Amino acid sequence: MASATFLSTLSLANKNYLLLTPTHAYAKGYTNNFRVSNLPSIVVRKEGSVRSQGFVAMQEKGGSTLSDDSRTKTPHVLTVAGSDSGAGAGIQADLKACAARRVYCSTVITALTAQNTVGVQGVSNVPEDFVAQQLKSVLSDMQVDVVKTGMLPSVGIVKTLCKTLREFPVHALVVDPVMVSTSGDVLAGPSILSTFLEELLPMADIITPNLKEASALLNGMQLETVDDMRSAARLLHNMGPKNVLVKGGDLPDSSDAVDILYNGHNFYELRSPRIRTRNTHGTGCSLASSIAAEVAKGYPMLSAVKVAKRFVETALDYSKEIDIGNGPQGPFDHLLRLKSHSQACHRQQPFDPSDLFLYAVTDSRMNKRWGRSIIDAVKAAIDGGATIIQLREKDAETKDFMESAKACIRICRLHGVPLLINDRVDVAIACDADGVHVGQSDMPARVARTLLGPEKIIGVSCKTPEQAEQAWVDGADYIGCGGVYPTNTKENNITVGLNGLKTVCMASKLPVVAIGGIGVSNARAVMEIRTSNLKGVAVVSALFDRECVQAETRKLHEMLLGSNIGST
Ligand SMILES: Nc1ncnc2c1ncn2[C@@H]1O[C@H](COP(=O)(O)OP(=O)(O)O)[C@@H](O)[C@H]1O
Ligand SMILES: Cc1ncc(COP(=O)(O)O)c(N)n1
Ligand SMILES: [Mg+2]
Repeated sequence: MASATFLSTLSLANKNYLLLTPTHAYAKGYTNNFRVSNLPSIVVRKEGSVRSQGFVAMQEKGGSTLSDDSRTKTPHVLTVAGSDSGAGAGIQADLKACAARRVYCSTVITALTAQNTVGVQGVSNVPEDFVAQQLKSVLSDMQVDVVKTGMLPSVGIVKTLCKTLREFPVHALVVDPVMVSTSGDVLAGPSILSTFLEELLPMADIITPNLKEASALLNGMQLETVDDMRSAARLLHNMGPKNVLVKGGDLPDSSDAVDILYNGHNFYELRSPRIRTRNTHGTGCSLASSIAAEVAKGYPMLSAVKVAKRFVETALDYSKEIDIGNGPQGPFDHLLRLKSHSQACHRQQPFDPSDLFLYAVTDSRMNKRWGRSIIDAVKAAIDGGATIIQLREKDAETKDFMESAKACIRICRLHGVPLLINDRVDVAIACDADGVHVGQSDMPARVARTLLGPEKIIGVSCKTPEQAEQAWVDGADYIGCGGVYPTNTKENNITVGLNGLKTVCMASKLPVVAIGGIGVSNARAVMEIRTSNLKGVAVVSALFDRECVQAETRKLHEMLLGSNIGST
């Protein structure tokens, strides 16, 4: 058996099995419910698969093997931990970390804590048999790759977990030996130490104690330096886990956040700059969950730990300004999404189609020709009555574009005018613009919607009813239809004319803005097609290829008002 390799066969109980190496089996997603570390015995699973002496055996199906694509696999972490009502640590942190790291996370809750940024005000343990019931519900049904443990508040719960894991082996076990919260409150007392050491640690693929927890596991050993952390990692490794990560978040006088990883052969000193912030509640839980997430995706332990640490560091840096609770330790934002909503910084209203009324589209070449900055151009257009701005900077360097975009966004927000970016979804995200406008050969609107989220504005250039229908299906907010008239701003652009515009407007389920060669002289003819979803005109040259942008915009604005566009 020991010499068996991938595609050897094994007969057992009149059934044929294929033997795969654990790595191979895991890469194919076969090893859910199998523990790939070295279990000496053969475990027969109800699916008809066995796990034997370092190999995974898959039952042959009707003479043919399971194909690689027989099941697509979503990486899955099960966290067995306590609830934190303040949602900075515990189960809540685990769910957020796994979501941010893009793996599915199921939850077995071991205790409820009444907790906030000040500390832990109360703890209520979940009865042991109900922890067992939750474990069984998840593990008997779902394909869990990695179990991650946090707060395990009683000997009974630790024993229940170990017993269940023997019954339902998984690919890897990440143990965060949570004992004392950073606020100093006890989450698992010293009575569980011996069960931890004897039963759980030897099953673990990695344990992630902080300084206090490493010290508690090592009989009160003093840990004050990086060298002490190395010694602790070596001693803890002797207790059976495959890897030990001693975390140095609380290392005194350290300008770096230093963690030591030891795998029994090598030490790795993982350093990152210490982020100056009060919002570090839940860093330990989040780190362990992120390690579990990376392992569930199939990464080796060292890479998993490195990525997880970088994730925590990035999230802490992003969350420096977050202001939640009055205690000494606030939560951070795993999804890098929380913002402080102040009037000046954010557009408050959802997209309003009437914003398309006078749509000013900037052009870098025209600005250069007239010697004005993009910021001056935007200011002038807004002063003249533009109701929405699009930055269309085809030749700008990305860095310059971002800087101008940020400045323009500030101006637009002050005036309640939405600002969209042409084509560059990356720039729109980086600057937190109000949305993007994409052409038929740019990023598809559906992909842009996924990247930008549900509330940003997305516009799509369309020439035909089919394209208009696709824009609607893809989740766009409006379409731009043109060129209505010939224009110099686009080479080889097919002109759809007023008839083409009308056809698209009649077919479109989305509001429409007309574009292409439109100015004061012909805007009236455009408006006179009078379909209710034509909401305005988008203009480039007629505003920006002129000496006074503000005056030209005002003229067009007055003209449009006189013609009552979009009101029919
Ligand atoms: N201020 C910080 N800046 C950057 N990384 C930090 C900071 N505080 C903690 N970390 C990192 O967060 C992870 C959790 O560490 P730690 O806070 O020591 O654990 P615990 O939350 O269990 O006490 C470690 O990788 C540590 O290096
Ligand atoms: C329910 C629960 N579990 C774990 C922690 C540890 O938090 P930290 O990650 O800040 O050490 C906590 N405070 N509460
Ligand atoms: Mg901490």
